[in-house]
Amino acid sequence: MVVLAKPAALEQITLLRTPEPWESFSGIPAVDLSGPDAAADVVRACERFGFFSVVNHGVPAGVVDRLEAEAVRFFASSQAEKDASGPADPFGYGSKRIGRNGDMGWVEYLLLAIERDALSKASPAPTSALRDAINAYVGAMRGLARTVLEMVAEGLGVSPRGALADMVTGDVASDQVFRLNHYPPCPLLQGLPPNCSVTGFGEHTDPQLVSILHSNGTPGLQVALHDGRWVSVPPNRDAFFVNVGDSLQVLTNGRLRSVRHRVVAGNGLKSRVSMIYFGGPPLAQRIAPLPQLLAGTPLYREFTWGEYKKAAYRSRLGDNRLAPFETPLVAMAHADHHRS
Ligand SMILES: C=C1C[C@]23C[C@@]1(O)CC[C@H]2[C@@]12CCC[C@@](C)(C(=O)O1)[C@H]2[C@@H]3C(=O)O
Ligand SMILES: O=C(O)CCC(=O)C(=O)O
Repeated sequence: MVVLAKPAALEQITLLRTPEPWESFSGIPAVDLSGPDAAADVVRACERFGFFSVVNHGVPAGVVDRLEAEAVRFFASSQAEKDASGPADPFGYGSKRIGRNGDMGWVEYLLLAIERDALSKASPAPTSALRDAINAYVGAMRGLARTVLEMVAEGLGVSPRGALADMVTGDVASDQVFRLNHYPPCPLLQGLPPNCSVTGFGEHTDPQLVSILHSNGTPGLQVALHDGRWVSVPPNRDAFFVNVGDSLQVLTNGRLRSVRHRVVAGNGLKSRVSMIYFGGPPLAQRIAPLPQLLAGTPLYREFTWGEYKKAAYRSRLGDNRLAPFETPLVAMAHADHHRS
């Protein structure tokens, strides 16, 4: 990553020389959820990338189109109207400032809490049309998260098949979050080298079990491969993208690893609009390597999601949030690796 001289308005936002967002990586797996090998394919994709797209997912296009239209309407409303739903702390409308600890990006967003299958009262939506569209969409995402987590369990040989899915979509109210992001083109990049992009959303892993992302088909999303290389994800408006989160990494004792990802914003003509469902468990849920997946040493000590979430909200976006939860042997091995 190279930091360049930049306009004052971008002072606190990191500029990147990156693979061009349109230089797409063709290796991201697309899993056909209706296929006979879907569970094995999901696990293979989680192991290789911690990231994949799903097709034949059964989510009606109308549910997505309706929310996208409402999101575009919201972000096009006046600044005063948007500010009436902010500032994000952590929920509500936010612009440029991400989280509470100094992270900045070329993005505006609406971060909302979900209770079971609807927006929580703690996060009222700015309009009833947006609220209704979000509720329909989140209902569909819960179903998709359940399908994916059941397939992960099946593919890994974890029983019962619902063991992971129940943590997010079971009877006990879980900790789900929903986010709408808007990345306008960045005119301030004019005059800077053409391969220069601005950070839209800084690199990070998601703390939850699983996240499901949809975008309006505009490039910008990049993921880090296991060798650390950043690649651009080819946009696909018809697909959903699934991210493995930190909690699933711990539950599988590191067999599946959370994916580092980020969004870069350019100087193109089209805005990127994305919607992300973050599937977390109930606050009291204990997170530890599942006994069925524990062949050798546990890599992580047990914690509750509530503890992890609290620690996550104290951290910076790019931090390795799992490090304090590694067992001493693993932490020592990492320290040796970094020294050599
Ligand atoms: C800088 C931050 C934003 C974040 C909370 C945090 O302190 C670190 C984790 C971030 C993240 C990433 C995934 C989605 C999200 C809602 C979450 O649970 O953790 C965000 C938080 C946020 O945007 O407030
Ligand atoms: O907007 C995107 O495409 C991804 C953003 C993201 O990773 C997030 O909101 O956590």
